[in-house]
Amino acid sequence: MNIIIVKNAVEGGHEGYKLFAEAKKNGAHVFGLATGSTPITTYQEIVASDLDFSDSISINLDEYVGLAADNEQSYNYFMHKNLFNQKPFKQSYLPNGLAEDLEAEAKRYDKIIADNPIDLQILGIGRNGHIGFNEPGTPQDSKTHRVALTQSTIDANARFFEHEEDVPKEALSMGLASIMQSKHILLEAYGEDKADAIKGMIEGPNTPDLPASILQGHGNVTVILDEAAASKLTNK
Ligand SMILES: N[C@@H]1[C@@H](O)[C@H](O)[C@@H](COP(=O)(O)O)O[C@@H]1O
Repeated sequence: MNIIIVKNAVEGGHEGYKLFAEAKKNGAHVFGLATGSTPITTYQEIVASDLDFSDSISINLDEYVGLAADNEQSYNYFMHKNLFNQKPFKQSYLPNGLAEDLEAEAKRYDKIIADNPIDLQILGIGRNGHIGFNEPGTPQDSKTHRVALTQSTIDANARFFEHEEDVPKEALSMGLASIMQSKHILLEAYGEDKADAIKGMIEGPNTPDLPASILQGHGNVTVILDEAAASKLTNK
């Protein structure tokens, strides 16, 4: 893994933006996108830049089950607010968390990923090492699937909701195998509460117990960390 340590999320956002710009220059056409607070500084730099995605495709990692696209807490809403409204893509895909048949929706999403191989995938990481919504224990050969969120993820997400009972308990997520198919993966992490997950991801064993550790088996991963997220690494 290529590890870049920066001072803060703003600097990290700039480094992340540079990877998007370089990928575009090299002909990348399909971008895998993530939500959460982590990628926001990268999206801000992209929005402020002259990069043009009107010929590109985006495929998001995940979506909550049960939230409509116009619900302010949905990932669909997040993506429009933080990126798509300012930088429209030719086509943007997100899982439909309102689909009546979630298994069929997962299959539909896998076909979209298979038809549009992802050139650059941006990721954040959960405190328990999840990527997308692939919680600990998720099989490493998983494709898009329905997920029961762990209590720690529900608690972490509660900060975005007015009432705790409004936090969705389920999601649809791209699987670990789908993420591993991306040609280049960029994972960003900021803050001390990510330090344990980052240590496990980079220095621990490759194990389903810490989903992000699967990235050790990918040949083209860039990790952008601030000093706090990197603070538990033995070998900097
Ligand atoms: N499904 C998302 C992940 O894609 C994200 O990486 C994680 C961390 O969020 P944050 O970046 O806000 O710490 O939150 C959610 O679980």
